[in-house]
Amino acid sequence: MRVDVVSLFPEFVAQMASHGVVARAQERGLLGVHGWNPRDYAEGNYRRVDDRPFGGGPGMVMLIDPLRAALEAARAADAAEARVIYLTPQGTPLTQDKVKELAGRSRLLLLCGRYEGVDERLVEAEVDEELSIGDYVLSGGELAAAVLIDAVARLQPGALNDAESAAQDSFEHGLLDCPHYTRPVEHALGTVPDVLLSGNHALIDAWRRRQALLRTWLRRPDLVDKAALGPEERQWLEQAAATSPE
Ligand SMILES: Nc1nonc1C(=O)NCC1CCCCC1
Repeated sequence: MRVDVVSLFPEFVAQMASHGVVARAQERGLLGVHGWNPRDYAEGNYRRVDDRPFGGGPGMVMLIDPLRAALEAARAADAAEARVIYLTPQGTPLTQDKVKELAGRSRLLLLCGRYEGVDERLVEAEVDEELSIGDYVLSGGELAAAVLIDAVARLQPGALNDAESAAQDSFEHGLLDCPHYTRPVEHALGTVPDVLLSGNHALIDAWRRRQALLRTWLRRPDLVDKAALGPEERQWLEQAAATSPE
């Protein structure tokens, strides 16, 4: 998978891509991350990339032409067609299902805005979809791009080792993760649930699944409705709800 990122701070994205799973995916040839700075395509002595908003108001808006030229340069760098994504609070909320869809594509082109945003005419002409990582405002789209890059990198076949892919699995069914424990068994902060020391992996898997279900039900009931629960799991939740102190 190739990911091109148009950003005034391409070194930001390159830096995040030089650590951990994303770096390993690149070393394994599973992923390539490339930065493009619109300032390199800006005209004039000051190489302007922004200007004042029509209609007045605070802040600046990113100019069309430097962004458009950077997008075109990124597109031209590879023959494969790219899905152009603008990271913005106005976008569709990013979910694991969307991450899975995007991880299956051969190319993504991520547009990172700064200041007050990007001239709407550029968005309408060049952007395939707008995505949001959450209902809050960052100072630029780069952190959101980094989140998306990390999430799709993990899903590239061969990117994760067995332990990491186990962590991935716990979210595959749309549930929150179960609790995790490691040495020592006895600690001032408490002990480890016996089942995890039993060596009975059928019991351990069942316990982990129930813990994930319980946590999801307690913390994110909205996810329970969407999760593909089996009849046994739905029955278990109903029992848990019936005995819940609330
Ligand atoms: N939240 C978000 N999810 O995705 N992106 C987000 C963001 O807060 N981005 C910063 C804004 C800043 C002004 C220009 C456009 C991007």
